[in-house]
Amino acid sequence: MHGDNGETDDANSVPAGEEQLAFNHPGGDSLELAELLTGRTMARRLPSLIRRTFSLAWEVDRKAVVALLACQIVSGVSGALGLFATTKAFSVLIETAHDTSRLPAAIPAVSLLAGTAGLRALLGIAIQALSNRLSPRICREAEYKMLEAATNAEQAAYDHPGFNDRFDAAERGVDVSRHMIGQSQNYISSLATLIAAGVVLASLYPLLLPLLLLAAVPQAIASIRSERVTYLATVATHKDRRVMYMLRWHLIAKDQSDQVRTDTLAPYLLEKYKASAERVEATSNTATWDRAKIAVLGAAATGLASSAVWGAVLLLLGTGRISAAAAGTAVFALRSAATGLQGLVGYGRDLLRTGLYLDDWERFVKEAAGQRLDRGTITPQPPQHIALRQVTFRYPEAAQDTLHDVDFEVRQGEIVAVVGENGSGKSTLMKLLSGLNLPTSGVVTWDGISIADLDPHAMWRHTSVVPQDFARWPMTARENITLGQPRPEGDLAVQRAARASGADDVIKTLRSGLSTLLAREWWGGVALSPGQWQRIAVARAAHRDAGLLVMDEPTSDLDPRAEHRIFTGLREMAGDRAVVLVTHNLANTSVADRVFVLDKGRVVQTGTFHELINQPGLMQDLWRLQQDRDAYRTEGEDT
Ligand SMILES: Nc1ncnc2c1ncn2[C@@H]1O[C@H](COP(=O)(O)OP(=O)(O)OP(=O)(O)O)[C@@H](O)[C@H]1O
Repeated sequence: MHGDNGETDDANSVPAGEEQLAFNHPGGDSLELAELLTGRTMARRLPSLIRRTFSLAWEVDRKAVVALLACQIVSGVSGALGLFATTKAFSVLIETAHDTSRLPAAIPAVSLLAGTAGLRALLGIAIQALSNRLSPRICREAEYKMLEAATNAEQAAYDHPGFNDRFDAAERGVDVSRHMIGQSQNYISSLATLIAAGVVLASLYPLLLPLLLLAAVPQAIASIRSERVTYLATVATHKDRRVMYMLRWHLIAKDQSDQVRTDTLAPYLLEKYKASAERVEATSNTATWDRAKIAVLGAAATGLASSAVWGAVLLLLGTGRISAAAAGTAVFALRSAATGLQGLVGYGRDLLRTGLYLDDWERFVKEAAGQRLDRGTITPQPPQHIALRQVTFRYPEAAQDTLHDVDFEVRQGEIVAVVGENGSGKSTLMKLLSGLNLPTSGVVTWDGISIADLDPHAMWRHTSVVPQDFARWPMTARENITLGQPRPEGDLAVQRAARASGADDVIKTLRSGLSTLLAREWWGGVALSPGQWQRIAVARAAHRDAGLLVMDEPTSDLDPRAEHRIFTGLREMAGDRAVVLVTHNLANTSVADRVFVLDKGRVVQTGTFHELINQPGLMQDLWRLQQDRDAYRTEGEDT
């Protein structure tokens, strides 16, 4: 298909060598599990899955678990008693077919039957209520653990291609965790029904028991195979489903909605979406057919096996090995056993599927996809001296180092600026200074202690960062500045920070001042312009009582007046902090005590602004280029 104007390339025709979006599935390990989706593994895994379900439930509500187990045991026993009572009543009825005077003999059995049926109905309601109480709590607990693991992962985790996929897989685990209790409980009650029926059959004629189990085999195999086909299809379509998810987001997200329209991009993106959707559909269709074939074969085999069982009952009756009453009882028990078996296989399969996703969740919770923060425990004081010594850094999976042998330092009360061309490694250096990333080699120290030995959370309490892409929290203006961590002076501190960044002018115009919600898209709050947001972000950093202040392009969206205000007030805002500043507007670096010039990941110059613009080198080159534009402008004004 082509776009409206006929000029859009077909998304399916990819030029040779063109890189394509590819996502790693959460580990070959899930695929391995699919390979292990066999009857034997199922039998081995199910008990441990049920144990796991109850231990998760135990963590959230012990009383409910005890009550649930008690109800299940009583329900199972009464189910078995009910079956015995049914068969007893049944045999009395058959034996007394021509002698009604013996009917009263059936009264105890019938009473027991009615009693157990009533009790089971009541217990069923109690079990349902307890499950409904437990399920959402299990799900919430699972989600809490997953979020806790995610926020305790290294920031670098997001640069590992597998991390997001593993997080997605864990989310699916959270989602299915709500079904665990129901599935476990249905599985257990099916097992109880089957055991009761098995005991009755074995007491009538022991050979019927293995025959019954034999009849169950084809159905079990078919169910497991069918589940395997489904799971493998899910794995096979994972990449395309992720691409579709991502494209859907790009097509409808507000941030790009203007460009999707003005760039007439929608047909091209939709074409890519369609190409992925078609591949998913093709795989799903194949899987549907495979499942249908398996179902037909399974049903035929089950039919044959059931005929053999019924034939055996008739044979036993015909040869006088069992009485008519026993045959009637056997028929009843067989029906009951069939229901139990069906449940056992069906719920067992559901539970196993849930278990596969739960494994993904558990792996993520245990190790945050191998990225759990695992650093030292030293609690630092506000840093007086931060240094990088011979630091080299390479992003995970990157082909080359981003920083090479960098030496850098900043002291309390100093303002240090970092400049360099795009991609020279300035933001990367900021991430190392603030401990978001650890160096690949070399060392970053806070007062002589390697940041790898510091408790990361304690360290970040002394860190204040304005990143290039700062967050716009859907909260009030006050919360956006305090970040839920107000200083003892309360709003006075907020207003002071707002004055330093120029955010006070923004707040003045807001309908409820600091209490205005800044989240128009979501909660009917107010929308700010990018520059107004940036003033709030700088106020946030000024407000934070942190020894290290890192500002990465803090004035990129600001008008000249606002930018001027921030840089002239920077020394005052800095107070006794160590300040590191990244900026492309080189004139702004005149406020700094020292300037570091980065080129392709190396520090190529250091000195004051005036020293650097007056000596040959990259800084002077960049400065001249900037002045060149100013000269053009001045020339334009003169003419
Ligand atoms: N998450 C990442 N994973 C892999 N490589 C990255 C990542 N972030 C940055 N890089 C690479 O590191 C290099 C330096 O990026 P960095 O963002 O530090 O540059 P910068 O100097 O801040 O650039 P700019 O002036 O454009 O902000 C770039 O070549 C970039 O491709």
